[in-house]
Amino acid sequence: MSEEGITTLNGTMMNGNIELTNGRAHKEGANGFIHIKNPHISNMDEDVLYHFALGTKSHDLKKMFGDVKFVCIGGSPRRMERFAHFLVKELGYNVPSGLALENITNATDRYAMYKVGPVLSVSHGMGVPSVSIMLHEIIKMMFHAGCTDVEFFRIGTSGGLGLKPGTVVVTSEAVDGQGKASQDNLVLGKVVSRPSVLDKDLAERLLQCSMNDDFEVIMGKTMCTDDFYEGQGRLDGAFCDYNEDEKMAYLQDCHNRGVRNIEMESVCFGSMCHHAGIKCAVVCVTLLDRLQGDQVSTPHDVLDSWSQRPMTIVARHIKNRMKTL
Ligand SMILES: O=P(O)(O)O[C@H]1O[C@H](CO)[C@@H](O)[C@H]1O
Ligand SMILES: O=c1cc[nH]c(=O)[nH]1
Repeated sequence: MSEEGITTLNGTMMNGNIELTNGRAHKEGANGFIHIKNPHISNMDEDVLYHFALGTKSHDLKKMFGDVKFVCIGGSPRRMERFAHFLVKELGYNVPSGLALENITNATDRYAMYKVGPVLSVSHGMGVPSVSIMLHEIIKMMFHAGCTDVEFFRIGTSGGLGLKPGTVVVTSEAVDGQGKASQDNLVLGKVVSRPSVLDKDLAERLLQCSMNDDFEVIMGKTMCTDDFYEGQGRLDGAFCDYNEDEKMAYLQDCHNRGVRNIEMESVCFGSMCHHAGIKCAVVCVTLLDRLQGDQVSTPHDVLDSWSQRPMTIVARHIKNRMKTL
């Protein structure tokens, strides 16, 4: 029996919940460990991470992922593959000639995952349901692998508010469409609300990674919505029951409250990482100024080059951090 409660093989009984920390008892809030707040996991014969086509029996997760210190996620599989290639160059890794970077989850096409040294680059699809499934499985994967002191980053795209398109926003706080910094989830038919908390120090460090670039990096609140069209006050969806004045009043009010960009995963990301004791940050480029319009009409090659900007910032941070590991 420990001070905190009953020490089990994989965790500690705290207030009726087992807080798993991969074999080590810990005090609530202790740094470093991934918290799996689920008493059932330790009783399972095997944990199958279905959407990654990985599992605790079929794969040696510790060997595959035990050294991971940075998890970078973004919506598109192609972007996250590009980020992995970018990291190979930036971190000076060698991919033997003739060999490609392997998509670790290629037995399924739900998500794509690449590993470059201590960095994982993983796609999450669009919206909260998709990112939440991915985060459940990656958090468990990090836990099974025994990873410690892991930082998570969302590298994404967004609509800006009052910013020059192409500007990068490091999120100070993620809020929903009503301005709440918490994620509501229906669990057994009841609303379970968990705070969404991003790491302030990490956000500051990322802001400082801005150098003499040809784009601006600013800090601001990010609004996370459950829909790209009506949820973000667009006038160009298949349906719309409000007029332009009402749309502009809403977006202007968001801007007045400090919101500088709009996307679709940050609140859930901040809530799940915080619940697991993981430091996290959100860095998104803005593709348009929503105070000027709704359609994303910039040519795709330009959008592609802008989508590299958050990668540049996060890669600089990773390089800095790797010097201290
Ligand atoms: O560029 P990603 O990371 O996919 O993020 C943004 O783009 C998608 C909408 O086009 C949403 O998922 C939104 O959050
Ligand atoms: O306007 C935008 C652009 C990218 N992603 C969003 O969610 N909204």
